[in-house]
Amino acid sequence: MTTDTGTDAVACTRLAYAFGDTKAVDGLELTVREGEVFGLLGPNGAGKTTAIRCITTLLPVPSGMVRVFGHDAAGDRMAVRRLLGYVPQQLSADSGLTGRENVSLFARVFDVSRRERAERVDQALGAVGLTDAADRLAGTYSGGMVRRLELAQALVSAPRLLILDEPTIGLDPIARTGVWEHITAVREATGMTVLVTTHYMDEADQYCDRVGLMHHGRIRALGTPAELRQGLGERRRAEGAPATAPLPTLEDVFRDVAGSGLDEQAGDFRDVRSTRRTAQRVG
Ligand SMILES: Nc1ncnc2c1ncn2[C@@H]1O[C@H](COP(=O)(O)OP(=O)(O)OP(=O)(O)O)[C@@H](O)[C@H]1O
Repeated sequence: MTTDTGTDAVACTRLAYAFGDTKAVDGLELTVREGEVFGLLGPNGAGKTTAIRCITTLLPVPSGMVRVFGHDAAGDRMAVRRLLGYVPQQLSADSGLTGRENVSLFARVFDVSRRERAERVDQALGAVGLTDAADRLAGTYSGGMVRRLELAQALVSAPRLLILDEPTIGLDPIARTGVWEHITAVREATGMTVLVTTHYMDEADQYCDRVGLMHHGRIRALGTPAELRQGLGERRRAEGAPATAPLPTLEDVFRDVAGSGLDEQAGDFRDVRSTRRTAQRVG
C-alpha cells in the first residue's frame, strides 16, 4: 500500500545497483525524514549519484526497494516524479534562454497550470535572488547564478522533496554560501525536504540536519554532524587522547570511516570532469 502522509520522505531498503561488475550501490539502507536537510557525503565513486538516480526514478531499482513519501519508485514512477525537484550535476539550464524562459520551460514540463505559471516563475526566481537578472540570457550568468537558476527550475513545481547532486561543486566560497542560503530559506518557508550530495564536509556540517557518510555503495556512518563529531571525540578519549585535544571535524569522521580522507580519494578523472563541467558555466 502506498501513502503520502506521515511517512519518511525517502526510504531505501537493501538498494543495490551495479554497472557490470562494479557494485555502485551495494545494499544501501537510507531514510530521509520529512522536513530535514539530509547530506549524502562520500568520495568520488562512493555511489551517491547512482543512489540519487534510483530515487529520482532515472535509473530502475533492480534490487531492493525505494520509496518516496510511501510511493514505490519502481512501481509508481509518475507519483514519485510529481513529488520531487531535481538539480543534477550536469548543466540543466540553456545558455541561449533568459533566466525567466528557462524557469518557464520547467514550469510547462512539470505541468504548472497556465493560470499560475507566470506567478510561480516569478516566485521561484525571487526565491533564489534572480529577480533583477531574470530577463538576461543565462549565458551571461556567473557559475553561482547558474546554480541558483537551476534551483529555481527545480522549485517551480513546488516539490515536497528537493534533490541536489553536488550543488556547489566548482563554485567560489561566496557563491557556495549564496546557494546554501537560498536552499535554507526556501526550506524554512515551505517545509520541503532536501536531500543533497556534497564533497564539502564544512557545508554539510553547517547546513545539514543529518548526514550519511557513504563509501563503497553503503552508508558507513549516520547522524547529526555534531553526533558524529562527538562520537569520534569520545572514542578517541577512551583510547587515550588528551581531554584538551580539539574536537574532531566531519573530515576526521570521514577519515575514520573510510580509512582515508577525501583528499586522497578525490582528483580522479571523474572529479576533474565534474569540476570542469561547472567551471565551464562560469566562462
Ligand atoms: N554509467 C556508468 N557506467 C559504468 N560505471 C559507472 C557509471 N556511472 C557510475 N559508475 C561507477 O559506479 C560507481 C559509483 O559511481 P557514482 O557516480 O554513483 O559515485 P558518486 O559517489 O556519485 O561519485 P562522484 O562524487 O564522482 O559523483 C563508480 O565506481 C563509478 O565509476
